[in-house]
Amino acid sequence: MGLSGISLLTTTYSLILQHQSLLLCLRAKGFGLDLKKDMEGVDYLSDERKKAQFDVEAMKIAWAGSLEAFQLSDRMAKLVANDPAFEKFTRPMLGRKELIKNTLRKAAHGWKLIVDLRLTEEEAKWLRLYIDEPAYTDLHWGMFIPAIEGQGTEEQKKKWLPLAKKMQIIGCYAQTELGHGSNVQGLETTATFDPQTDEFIMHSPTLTSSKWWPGGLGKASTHAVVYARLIVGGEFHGVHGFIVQLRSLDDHSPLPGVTVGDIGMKFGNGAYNTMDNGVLRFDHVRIPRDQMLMRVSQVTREGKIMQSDVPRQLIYGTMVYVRQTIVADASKALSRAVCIATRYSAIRRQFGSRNGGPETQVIDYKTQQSRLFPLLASAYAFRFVGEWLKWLYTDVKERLAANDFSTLPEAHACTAGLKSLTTSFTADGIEECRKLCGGHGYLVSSGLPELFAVYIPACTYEGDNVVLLLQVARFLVKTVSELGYKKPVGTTAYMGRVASLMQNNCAVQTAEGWLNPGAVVEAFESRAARMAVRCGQQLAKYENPEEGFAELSADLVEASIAHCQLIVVSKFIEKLQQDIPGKGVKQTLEVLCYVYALFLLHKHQGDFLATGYLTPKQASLANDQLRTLYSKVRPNAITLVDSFNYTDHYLGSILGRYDGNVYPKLYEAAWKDPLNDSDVVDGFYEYVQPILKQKLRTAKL
Ligand SMILES: CCCCCCCCCC/C=C\CCCC(=O)SCCNC(=O)CCNC(=O)[C@H](O)C(C)(C)COP(=O)(O)OP(=O)(O)OC[C@H]1O[C@@H](n2cnc3c(N)ncnc32)[C@H](O)[C@@H]1OP(=O)(O)O
Ligand SMILES: Cc1cc2nc3c(=O)[nH]c(=O)nc-3n(C[C@H](O)[C@H](O)[C@H](O)COP(=O)(O)OP(=O)(O)OC[C@H]3O[C@@H](n4cnc5c(N)ncnc54)[C@H](O)[C@@H]3O)c2cc1C
Repeated sequence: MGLSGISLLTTTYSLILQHQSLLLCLRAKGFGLDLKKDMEGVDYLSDERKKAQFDVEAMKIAWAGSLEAFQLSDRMAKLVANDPAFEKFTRPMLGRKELIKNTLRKAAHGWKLIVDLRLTEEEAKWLRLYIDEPAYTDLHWGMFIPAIEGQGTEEQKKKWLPLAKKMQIIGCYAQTELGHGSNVQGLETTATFDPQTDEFIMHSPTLTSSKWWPGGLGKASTHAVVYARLIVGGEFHGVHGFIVQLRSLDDHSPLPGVTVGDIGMKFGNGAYNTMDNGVLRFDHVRIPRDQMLMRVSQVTREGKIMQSDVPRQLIYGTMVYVRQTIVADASKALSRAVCIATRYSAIRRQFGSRNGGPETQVIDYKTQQSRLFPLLASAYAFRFVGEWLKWLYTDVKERLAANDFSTLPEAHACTAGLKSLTTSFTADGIEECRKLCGGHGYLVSSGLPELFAVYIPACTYEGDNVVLLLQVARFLVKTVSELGYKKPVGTTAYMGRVASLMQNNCAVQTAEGWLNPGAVVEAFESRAARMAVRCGQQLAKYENPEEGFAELSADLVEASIAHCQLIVVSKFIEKLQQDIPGKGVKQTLEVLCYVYALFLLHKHQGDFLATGYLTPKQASLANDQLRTLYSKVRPNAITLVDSFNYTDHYLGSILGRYDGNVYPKLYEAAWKDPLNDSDVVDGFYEYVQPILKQKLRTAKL
């Protein structure tokens, strides 16, 4: 094949696809073809992009939340993508020590950019996000600083926050222990007040009291907010946070009485192993009294405990904050996986060739659509519920600052429930995206294995997802039990209409009838209310409510999921009631909203049928409508994922490349693997050749 033959290959998209494998063969066999030259600059997804029925630039703004948010995020994404210091392709191949050093280097480079470019805190947050490498800085900015902000007195904030914000100290959040994580009141580390020296003595009395898991603790942190049992005058006064210095600010060595290190490798290559999750023990370490975070309770010089008006639950406030950010992160992780799987599904072809024509794009298979499009719709749903949750948290924070604690229980239930719902779904969704990409999805260069490995602990950290749903269940049971005399508000306001929600059944008669926000919301409200009330009725049969709660906990978890799904569906619908500019943007989002709701209705139809709200016929009509909706998503699929505005650097996936130039890049990447540095593998002469050359004496073989 001559050069003219090669240039011919670039003329049409389908021809190129057919000839790619041939080109690759030629190169492998030493024909010297320059694939880079032949394939680069071509947009293999351009035909897909032409199908868009909405204004992509406007959708990018809708996804980002505002023009300003879009511009800021876009600026930071490009800053990172264009800086070779943030290369991450080789990460999964690094050993642990190299990995951590590499992460420290990136964090230092990131900090230099933040200082040199005078980035705002918001810009810095996005910069860290796009660096896309879990690091001690996540915990320093994401938990250590918020813990001091939320639980410190004004004086404490004045002293510690400037040091932390200038990174003159590095902090982590040391709550979990070897023996207890979920049960915070079961923590064993002690902080005993010594009135003689006006100090607390931090101590780890048992092996199980060793702090275990805190990110950034293992190798980087100089300080920690340590959660410990406050003991004053020999009595236990609950678990509180204490600021404790762990390492020297000169040479970083552990201070006397402090034993600290890393807990070892975690799931996956690269992935979360860039984080130094640590172990920490105290042997009677003394800290000044004013290092107990004292917004909730104070210990005086004389050893008296003073309670402020602030509720004890505020000690858990940092978790409320972080759970809210984790919901926002779920939409990022899911949208990333969906972007990879959608683009690749449009490139990948299998079967269906007629008369030598191109095979079918796998995205056109209805089964592929029924697995992929609900994930795409969920990414948007989580984005909008995350936006709402941020608003809710900001509102609660302002109220707390003004000593109004009335909305804290709802904020706790919403953050706990939505954290659980979105992270569980996202973890499963990333794995589904891997399967949607067939064999190539299993390659590290697809970006999906590392994304999965990094993401799955989100189902556990910041509260195990089942434990958190049980918190929602307590909130729901309480709401139901108070219905007779207290009007439910906020996300449980629908319970105020419990009588009609229990009585009225679904009125939908046709598949089109499901394209009605009122019908959809009523279905989810009725299901959630009926499940919660049913649990309440069952619980009432037990003499001991705690025993009943434990016995019914699996049903209570289901009721909590129904309630949380209702929140996500309602917030998506509310979003669509706002003004959303751009040709076709609102209409396309409406389609996604119905996909999200009807997919859930189909998946959980057992609930809807068992509660008696739906008939089997109505459930079947919803499924008919869902199929029609998938056809409406299809032409917009690629541009809907383009609207996430992810750079190729952030996606970190050959399958998800913006230009769709998948096969040559996969091929190229394989040759970059260190294993291909030589033709004859290391170890051949020691371990393989002797086998090949052996003279077997046994008759059997
Ligand atoms: C690159 C960008 C980065 C962005 C940023 C961020 C950083 C991010 C991610 C980093 C990655 C990982 C970080 C992970 C960090 C961690 O994991 S930290 C450790 C987290 N640990 C947990 O979440 C423990 C889970 N357990 C609990 O939360 C509680 O103990 C539990 C809720 C289970 C309650 O246990 P109980 O013993 O039953 O409860 P009590 O303590 O007695 O309290 C009961 C009452 O308190 C109310 N409550 C409970 N929690 C809260 C809360 N958080 N806020 C408000 N109120 C709360 C509860 O409703 C009860 O109230 P009532 O008495 O009914 O009125
Ligand atoms: C990657 C990662 C990073 C972390 N970072 C930090 C950090 O920075 N700082 C920090 O302090 N901690 C951190 N943690 C710890 C984390 O917060 C805890 O692991 C988490 O809260 C779960 O607690 P656990 O490990 O005690 O789980 P367990 O409570 O032991 O859970 C084990 C099982 O028991 C079930 N279970 C527990 N209690 C109940 C119940 N009451 N009813 C029904 N089922 C129950 C759970 O559902 C689960 O299936 C991190 C953890 C991970 C994995």
